[in-house]
Amino acid sequence: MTGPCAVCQAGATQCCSGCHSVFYCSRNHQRQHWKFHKTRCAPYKLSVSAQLGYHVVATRDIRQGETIMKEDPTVLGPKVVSLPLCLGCGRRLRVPDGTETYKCRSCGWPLCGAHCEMSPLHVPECSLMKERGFRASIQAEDKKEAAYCSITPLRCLLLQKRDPQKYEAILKLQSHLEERRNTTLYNIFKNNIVGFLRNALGMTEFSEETILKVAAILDTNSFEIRRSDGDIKIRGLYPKAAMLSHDCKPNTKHVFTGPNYTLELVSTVPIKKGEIICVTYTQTLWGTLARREHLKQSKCFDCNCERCSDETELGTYLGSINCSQCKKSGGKKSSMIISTNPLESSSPWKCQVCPHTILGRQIAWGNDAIRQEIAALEKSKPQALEGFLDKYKDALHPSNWHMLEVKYALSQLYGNMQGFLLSELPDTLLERKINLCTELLEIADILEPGATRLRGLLLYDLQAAMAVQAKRTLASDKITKAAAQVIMGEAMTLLQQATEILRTEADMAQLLEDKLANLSKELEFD
Ligand SMILES: C[S@@+](CC[C@H](N)C(=O)[O-])C[C@H]1O[C@@H](n2cnc3c(N)ncnc32)[C@H](O)[C@@H]1O
Repeated sequence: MTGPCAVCQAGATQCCSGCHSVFYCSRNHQRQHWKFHKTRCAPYKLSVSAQLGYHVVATRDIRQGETIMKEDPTVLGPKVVSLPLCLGCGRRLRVPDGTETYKCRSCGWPLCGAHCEMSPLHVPECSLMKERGFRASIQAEDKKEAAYCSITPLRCLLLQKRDPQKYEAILKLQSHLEERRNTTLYNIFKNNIVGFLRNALGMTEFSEETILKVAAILDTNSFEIRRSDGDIKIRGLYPKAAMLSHDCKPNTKHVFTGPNYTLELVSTVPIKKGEIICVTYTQTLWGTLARREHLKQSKCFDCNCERCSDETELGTYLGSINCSQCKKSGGKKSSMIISTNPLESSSPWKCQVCPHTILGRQIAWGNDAIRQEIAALEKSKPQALEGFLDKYKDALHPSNWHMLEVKYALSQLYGNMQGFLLSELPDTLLERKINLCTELLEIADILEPGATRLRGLLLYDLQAAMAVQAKRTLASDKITKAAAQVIMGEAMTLLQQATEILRTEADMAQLLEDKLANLSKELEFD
């Protein structure tokens, strides 16, 4: 690799051994530049391989919890299908029945109010719509709306004139347009996005091909952003972070900070020099069949990572079901049915003990049916969730992903919901909460190891339940004060760990600081 020397611009072949992205013609110039470069030297470099394409590799050992990368979005905007949101600030628009939301006076799109008309996010598209004589007629109702699908592609295209460098950088990203072409979604995009931009807005300076390519680039590379102030998600394009490859057991997490949604990539485990720095593009608590199908459809690749290749999913048995034949014949209660080849979705599933075999597509149908059943459950009713677990306890492995989803929901209800607050929970349910959190933590430690949000939330819930249980058992003289203090001390340690993990999560940091102070007080026994 060659590049201009960072000091004198002469052609140079030596580069910084830390980030490999800055060149020097001599050691002298490197030494001279270090004062400036040391705060910018990134612990990673871009690499390329036949399997992953571009990806990111650590150029030195990275500690757990280190910020690896910070990047502002090139483009922010609504997802393909979105609940009504303000195009100025991205906030969810809630419209009480019989009322009308505020509409932008220039273009007619729903906004929070007049102050959002001048938002830098909205002004460029608004000026274009006004100039082309377009006025939106969208009713912001409380349901998902497809009209938003054109906004983020439009914002990308508008960069061609506003910031050509950024526009060119976007067009260089992976699109998978060939694989996406002629899919149902892209036929809909042809009508909706291309139709809106070329026909309604008259943007004929962009070909159908370019518009579809931009839509495909967004689908391949966008990060989903959950706004902390409401139940709405938007998407953002971060060209540097878009180079991160996927792994079903990631070694980083990313958070979005500040009003601009700066992406901050943080290592969740120590990463060794030379290792790939990766994120997950999907849900870590889904089974392999569902994760691989999601990755294939949304990101157009077959994941062959270590976890996907292992029929036991790293010993968690997340996709497994119990063998009904073994159970019938009074055999080992715990014999499991697992995939015979997890990298091939149609391959049969077989009992680890007896010859009982099930077709791959039957397992997939079963998963779909159970997902629908869970979707229809009344999530605020612990009885409904416990009923589900009871119904499937013989058929599904205890850590089957459907069971885990319901167990996680229960762990959040017990102790946090009106009527089930920690102080009101009967002893049996307090114990249940502790067991659920402990079981989920064991799985989290394997599949999402290290300082992840999931682990932080579970630790937080576990310590709170442990502290309450210790106080109760002390009050009823079931344990000594010394024993209670030991448990409270353990709870305190867990809370400190949870605080450390969740400190970077904008919506959790303050809550945790307060709880830490409260628990300190509770530790002072009379
Ligand atoms: C956000 S981009 C990442 C950058 C991309 N590798 C490139 O060369 O531009 C996502 C795409 O990278 C590829 N990719 C990422 N992780 C992968 C993995 N674990 N296995 C195979 N391909 C992967 C897929 O083509 C995917 O659609």
